[in-house]
Amino acid sequence: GCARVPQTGEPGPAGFVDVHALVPDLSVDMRYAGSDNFVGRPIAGYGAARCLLLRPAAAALARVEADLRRDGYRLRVYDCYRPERAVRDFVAWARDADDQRTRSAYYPNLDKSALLGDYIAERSGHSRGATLDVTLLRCDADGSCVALDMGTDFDFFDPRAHTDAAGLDPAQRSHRDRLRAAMARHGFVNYPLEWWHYTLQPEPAPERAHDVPIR
Ligand SMILES: C[C@@H](N)C(=O)N[C@H](C)C(=O)O
Ligand SMILES: [Zn+2]
Repeated sequence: GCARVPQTGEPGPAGFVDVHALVPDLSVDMRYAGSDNFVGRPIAGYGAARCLLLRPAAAALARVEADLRRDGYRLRVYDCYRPERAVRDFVAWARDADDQRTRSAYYPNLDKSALLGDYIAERSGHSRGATLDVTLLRCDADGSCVALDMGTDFDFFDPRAHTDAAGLDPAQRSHRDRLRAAMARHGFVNYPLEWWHYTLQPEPAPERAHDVPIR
């Protein structure tokens, strides 16, 4: 990528903000910074569990969160800016047919060779800073929240993860629809093969991918 080297103390590339600067109590569970993900270990480039986005995307996300809170819901984000080195880490994993350690949890119905392209991009919008992976929480008045049943877990690579998949129960269907409607109101478009994956459209910087590590 052609990312500028950030100045000392900046967490990511120029123009990026940590969403916590806009929503201090946003639920952030950065799966690729730890081992609870489809690779089963921390991913290259995730030196810190921070959700970084280009400012227009972070601001739009803050508006979605504000809307949802009025109705007793909140967002939980699983991935935001993804350095290109992390994408390369995913691609190398996807091409390694010998490593099937996470198959039963993440892709029990697909051959590993089918993941690249549909479920794991070789050039991901996440590296451009206006794409994120997100789910919905239901919260009561004292602020305690539970994650809603979306029909699959995050990063369950399967036709059942397709946003309009048949065979969901009515609650799962309505949770996916609620998330999609809340995101759409502020410009985020869903990726039809993954109910959790959203991109702000039009993208603020559609040509520019970054490889600056998150720290
Ligand atoms: C890997 C998954 N969380 C994801 O983001 N998939 C899309 C297709 C991507 O890699 O951009
Ligand atoms: Zn995604």
